[in-house]
Amino acid sequence: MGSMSELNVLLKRIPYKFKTPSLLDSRAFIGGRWTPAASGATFPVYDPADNQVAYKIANVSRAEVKTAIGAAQTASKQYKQLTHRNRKNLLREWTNLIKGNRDDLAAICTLELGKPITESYTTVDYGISFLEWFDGEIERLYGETIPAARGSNRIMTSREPQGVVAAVTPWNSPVAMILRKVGAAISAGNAVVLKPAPETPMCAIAIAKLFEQVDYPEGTLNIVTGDAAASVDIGDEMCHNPAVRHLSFTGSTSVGKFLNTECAKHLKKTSMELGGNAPFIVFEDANIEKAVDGLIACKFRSSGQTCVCANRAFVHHSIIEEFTERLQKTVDGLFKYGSVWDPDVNFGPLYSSRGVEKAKAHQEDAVSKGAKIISGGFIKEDLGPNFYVPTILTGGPSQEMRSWTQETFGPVMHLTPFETEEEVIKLANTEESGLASYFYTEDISRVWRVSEALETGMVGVRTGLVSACEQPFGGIKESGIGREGSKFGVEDYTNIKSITVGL
Ligand SMILES: NC(=O)c1ccc[n+]([C@@H]2O[C@H](COP(=O)([O-])OP(=O)(O)OC[C@H]3O[C@@H](n4cnc5c(N)ncnc54)[C@H](O)[C@@H]3O)[C@@H](O)[C@H]2O)c1
Ligand SMILES: O=CCCC(=O)O
Repeated sequence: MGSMSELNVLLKRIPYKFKTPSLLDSRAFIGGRWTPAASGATFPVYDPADNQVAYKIANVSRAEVKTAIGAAQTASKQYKQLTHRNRKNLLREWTNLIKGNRDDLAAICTLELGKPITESYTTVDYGISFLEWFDGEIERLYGETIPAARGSNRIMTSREPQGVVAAVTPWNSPVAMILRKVGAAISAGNAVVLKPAPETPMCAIAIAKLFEQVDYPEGTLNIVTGDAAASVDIGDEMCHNPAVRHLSFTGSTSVGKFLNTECAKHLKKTSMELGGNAPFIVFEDANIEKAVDGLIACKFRSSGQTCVCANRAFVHHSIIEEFTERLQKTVDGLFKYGSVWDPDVNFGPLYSSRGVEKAKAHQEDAVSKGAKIISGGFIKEDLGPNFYVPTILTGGPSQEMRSWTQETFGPVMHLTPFETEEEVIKLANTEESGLASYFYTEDISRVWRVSEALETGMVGVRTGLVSACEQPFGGIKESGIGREGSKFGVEDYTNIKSITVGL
């Protein structure tokens, strides 16, 4: 772990007493051993509440990633021999440890991501829900029997583990994004080398500390930590090391496209959970009160930092005045700001000054093109440099704004009026991303028509929240390849083998 003095500084800066302080570690986890970087290099993790360095983490090199992949390869051969029931029992033990350490995990999430503590509990519970779901799925990785055209033959299929899965995760929901991906890969019988985001490596480390307590073969889960520059080397090794059979990535579309192209050189399987630009449509027949609540939940949870957050909001011109008024009143009265450790606080800072810069740039761009701020539009400097408040804009040519083509990934939202269903579907589908979309209507035939017309992998109808462990999560177009969660999320980490037997 880091030096005692570094750990003491960390523990003093937060009003929380860890039940298991050993979950805080600065080392990578390779082949079942906790290891500092061979070079001794570290990188800083910042507390988004004040941009101060909270802790320093091992900055590993490519050679260490190679070792981790080798360890995973050895482990995967041993691990795949276990029965599905054995695997399920191991997963259950890990899940129970995570549940038992829920408070500490939520605290780490608040520390490194700046999530208000209540929201951190939600993301930890969301992560746990995936493990519980996979626990049920492990024993349902069924094969099939297929009638053969050549009458004397019989064909059956089975689902086999793929071997070594390399996983790369983002900062925005560090417990859930890791458990949704790593939990599925391990449930399917694979070993994993995980590279967490440089902003949030401590959640990954704590999760591995709990994994270590379960009797998995050494090397079944490896954590390689690195800063932005080291991440490029780590990614390169993951893409080109022949032992890696599947690269599973969650993050931006630009990085996903790059890694997918590298993996294609070796025909490696990839899972790509990429960026969104979700349209949120309120039709003239919608229940306005419910639509306002849905939009707020969709746009402002996690301070607007999820890939499925509404990015472009469309409201029918006949109700936009009433809708906007209600939205503004609700937003202005809903959020409590303050210390992220206060359980009553429900809106936190952005993850870093980079998040603030992007939200600010989108706001300034919209205003320069004629938009008006009707709520928010500023940073609560008294709380810290990253506390951007929920911001709503109206007016101006939406399609010319940066927030039309780019994911804001922050709490800034612009409302666009529309006239007809046909027009709004066209507008919603203009972008190359296709992750989530939402709409509110009370008309049942419109429910089907519009759901089918929207070009996204997920559609929320009369709800602003689609995320759930049982729901296939993922996008189409440039939002990705594959699905996470649900039965498909586990199947993605298996190979189908067909066996033909002659009579
Ligand atoms: N579809 C989904 O399920 C989903 C979920 C969460 C976030 N996201 C998307 O993620 C983005 C925000 O996250 P971000 O800013 O961390 O994204 P990012 O793409 O910058 O980083 C994601 C991860 O990739 C790593 N990375 C960057 N370059 C790399 C390289 N060359 N090789 C290997 N790893 C590399 C980063 O260190 C990080 O761990 C948004 O676009 C958001 O929509 C998508
Ligand atoms: O950021 C994207 C994932 C968050 C979620 O699963 O709801």
